[in-house]
Amino acid sequence: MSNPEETKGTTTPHVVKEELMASGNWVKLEKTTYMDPAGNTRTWETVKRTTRQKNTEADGVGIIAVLKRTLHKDCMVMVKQFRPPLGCCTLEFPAGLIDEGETAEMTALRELKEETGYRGEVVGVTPVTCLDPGLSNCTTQIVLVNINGDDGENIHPTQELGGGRCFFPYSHVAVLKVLFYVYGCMASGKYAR
Ligand SMILES: Nc1nc(=O)[nH]c2c1ncn2[C@H]1C[C@H](O)[C@@H](COP(=O)(O)OP(=O)(O)O)O1
Repeated sequence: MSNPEETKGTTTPHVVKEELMASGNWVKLEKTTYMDPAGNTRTWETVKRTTRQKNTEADGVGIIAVLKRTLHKDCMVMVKQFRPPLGCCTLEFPAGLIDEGETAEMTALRELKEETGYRGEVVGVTPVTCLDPGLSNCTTQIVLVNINGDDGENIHPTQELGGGRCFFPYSHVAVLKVLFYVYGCMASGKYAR
């Protein structure tokens, strides 16, 4: 039986070869040669992390942590930190790279503790997703975590990191407003290059 792709005169796109262009301690740049759907051989400049662990598809996790306290509105915990690639501080969901032998859930609880001092409980994990597939194969799993803010160890959380990071509990409404603002700007082309 003939391949329906072939009868349309198209090819299943695939990678032909990957050549190292530059490598650092954390990332590398490759020239990816691939066959496009029209059957043309083309190249792409690809960034990869060098730190991805065996037996995991994701490089890291992002953590959506909800702080739950009696007589308080639920809050989302965000981390403010200086990000060298951007040259400025960002407000982010806590995040981090998956270490050897860890699951996404283990990484999420470890990073949340390190970055915010809170001990959480995992309530959900997304499939693996790539946030910038036009640049990189870097992948993330979003882990949903609840924090019992009434628990004694979560009353006065202490970060275990230096590096100029600090965390903030934000109301869901404030976080959603920021997300809607950003998506609104993207949709209106304000951030288009
Ligand atoms: N792209 C990177 N360049 C670096 O020079 N260093 C990097 C990169 N990515 C990660 N790291 C370092 C920084 C930290 O010391 C470790 C662990 O990072 P992690 O805490 O897991 O992730 P972030 O929260 O996003 O910093 O890796």
